[in-house]
Amino acid sequence: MKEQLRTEKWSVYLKQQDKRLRVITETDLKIKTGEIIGLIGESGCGKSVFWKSVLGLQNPAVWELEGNAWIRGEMVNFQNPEELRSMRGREAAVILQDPMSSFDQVFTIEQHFWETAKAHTNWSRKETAEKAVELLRRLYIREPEQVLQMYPFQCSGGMLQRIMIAIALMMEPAVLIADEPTTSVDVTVQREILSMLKELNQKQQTSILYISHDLRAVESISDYVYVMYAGYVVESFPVSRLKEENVRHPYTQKLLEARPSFTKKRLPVLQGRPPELMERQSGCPFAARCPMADEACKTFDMKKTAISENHMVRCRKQEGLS
Ligand SMILES: Nc1ncnc2c1ncn2[C@@H]1O[C@H](COP(=O)(O)OP(=O)(O)OP(=O)(O)O)[C@@H](O)[C@H]1O
Repeated sequence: MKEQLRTEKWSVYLKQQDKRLRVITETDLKIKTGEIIGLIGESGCGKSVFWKSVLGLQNPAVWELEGNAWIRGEMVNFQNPEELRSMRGREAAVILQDPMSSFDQVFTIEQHFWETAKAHTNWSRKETAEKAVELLRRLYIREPEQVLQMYPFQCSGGMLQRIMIAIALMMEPAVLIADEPTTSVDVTVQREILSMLKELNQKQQTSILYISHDLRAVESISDYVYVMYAGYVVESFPVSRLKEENVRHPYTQKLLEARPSFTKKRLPVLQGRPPELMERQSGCPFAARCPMADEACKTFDMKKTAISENHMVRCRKQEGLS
């Protein structure tokens, strides 16, 4: 299977006055054609910084990048803003959970499709409208010709979600990135997006990066899972291994324990919070919250241990146990 997106030793730093704060550390991630990758972690662990940095969306005066990224096998050139902009429009599409904020209320839906097409293709307005109709139909929007003439405020939230995905898919991007904010997560909308993404993936082999703080959502949709904590991928594995007896990092175990289920009367709460950027020190960033941690964890260099060919963990207690 072809790789649609890959990062290797991907690190991101935030420059603040005289400080250089590390936000993401040496992330190796890949998404193959037709795969759904789940990226999970608590708020502030670096999920959004990760995808924004890979798409070159951050101001280079403030953010520093290290490592390499490839999209459809081509190394991304972060030194060339023009190339970056065109790569972004063609190859990566981002959908956010609040569709209203992605639309300009004074433009019709057709104008939204046209703005995207104009920026990245030489299609005529008529051609664009034809493609839009086809895409809307694929996403089960009834009477797409009429919908194109509507304004965003005339559409329901569910419809706007589908329209946003249709616009995102117009350029046949290498990856669709779905970033779910931690606030205002509406369960019904979440469920609708999940089933829509799954369907797109199954019918059209769309590769998806699904980002969430909700383990159940990630479990229900992903083929492979990356668990992020304080900017590190602390564990990654095929979703079939997402069981208490299989996962190896204490943080993943805690996330699993805190997952709601019908059989649990009381949910164990994950005590404490991840360290802020300024509070991060050397050693394992989870040590302060980890029931298994000892002194040596505070100086652990976070190197990876391979549990199996496709299961990786960064935990000192797992070294030599694989
Ligand atoms: N523009 C910024 N300026 C300063 N710090 C930032 C900025 N953007 C992100 N950060 C910091 O970088 C870290 C990672 O943030 P990020 O938004 O990637 O987290 P996240 O995992 O996506 O969280 P959430 O689930 O809440 O969206 C956090 O500590 C955050 O405070």
